[in-house]
Amino acid sequence: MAAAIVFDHVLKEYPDGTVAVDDLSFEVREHELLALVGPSGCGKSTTLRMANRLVELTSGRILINGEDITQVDTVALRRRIGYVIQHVGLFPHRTVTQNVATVPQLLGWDRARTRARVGELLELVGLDPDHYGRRYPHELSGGERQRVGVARALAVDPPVLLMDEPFGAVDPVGRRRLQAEFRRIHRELGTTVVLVTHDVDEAVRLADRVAVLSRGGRLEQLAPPVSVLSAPASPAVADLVGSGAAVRLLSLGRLERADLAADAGTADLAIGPHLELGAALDDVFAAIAQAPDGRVPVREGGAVVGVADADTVVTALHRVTAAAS
Ligand SMILES: Nc1ncnc2c1ncn2[C@@H]1O[C@H](COP(=O)(O)OP(=O)(O)OP(=O)(O)O)[C@@H](O)[C@H]1O
Repeated sequence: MAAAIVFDHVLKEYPDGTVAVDDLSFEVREHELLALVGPSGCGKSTTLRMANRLVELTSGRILINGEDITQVDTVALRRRIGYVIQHVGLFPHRTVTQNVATVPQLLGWDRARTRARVGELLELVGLDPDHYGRRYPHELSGGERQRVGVARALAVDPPVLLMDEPFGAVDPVGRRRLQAEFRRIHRELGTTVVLVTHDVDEAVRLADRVAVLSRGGRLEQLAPPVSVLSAPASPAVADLVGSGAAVRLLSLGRLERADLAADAGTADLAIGPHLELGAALDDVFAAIAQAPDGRVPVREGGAVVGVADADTVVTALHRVTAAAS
């Protein structure tokens, strides 16, 4: 189950006169993971929080599956929308199991169904229910707490999941791992996800499409990650993706046969490190940087099909960016 979300000429003016979001219109497609990125104060959190009515919009409309959210009871609305924030807000005096069971219990699920669901969710986020279920939040690492937060938000299989800097408090290594796992979970469940982050790397790694906002909640660009990196629609987007854009593109592109050097040369193809067709371009880059002669054999299904060198990476980058523009 998933839902599309439509922001239709949405405006938010806070009581002090701050216009956080001005005339914002865009659609989050069913099943997609859309990242909202932009500089601090540009209105990302406000936009997200309007979708579950933690912030009430001033004018315009937000539709979830065609239904105007102002016409839905807020309690019922929030039960259908998972919400994960940076400091995850677990109940400190409730165990992991009890935290994850919060909404099922509110909905009156029986014990057996709740227990089964909690076990399934903890497995999904990579926590062994027998090991972690009876622990309290203070007995967990930051990354484990975030996992519990994700499990809790997914408890009743909400059609929409809103995430505000969900991995922000986790150290860089743990963060990478959580991102990768969350990507897998998203593929598995197909929930519509809106993710707020100020981290462009996180956005391009996780999102199907990236929405770049500038101050006042203005939409600068809404496009797949490769397009945002290789063809920024405005100076504000170029500024945000910055000089690291090419490096970020490397993590998105994959090695294809057409990228390989035409002449396999005299490299000893049988031994030593090699790459597979389809490898991520940043892995290709790392491999050729480490090879003494800057050339690495590439295999497909066990057979060597060519050699990757520095030109390979440049060719591949051009191909990836050309395809996106
Ligand atoms: N309750 C409030 N009252 C008045 N102004 C507010 C309120 N909440 C947010 N703002 C202002 O609205 C603007 C957008 O804030 P918002 O938190 O949505 O931005 P953000 O992009 O999520 O920022 P950050 O990345 O720093 O969290 C900012 O100028 C902020 O100061």
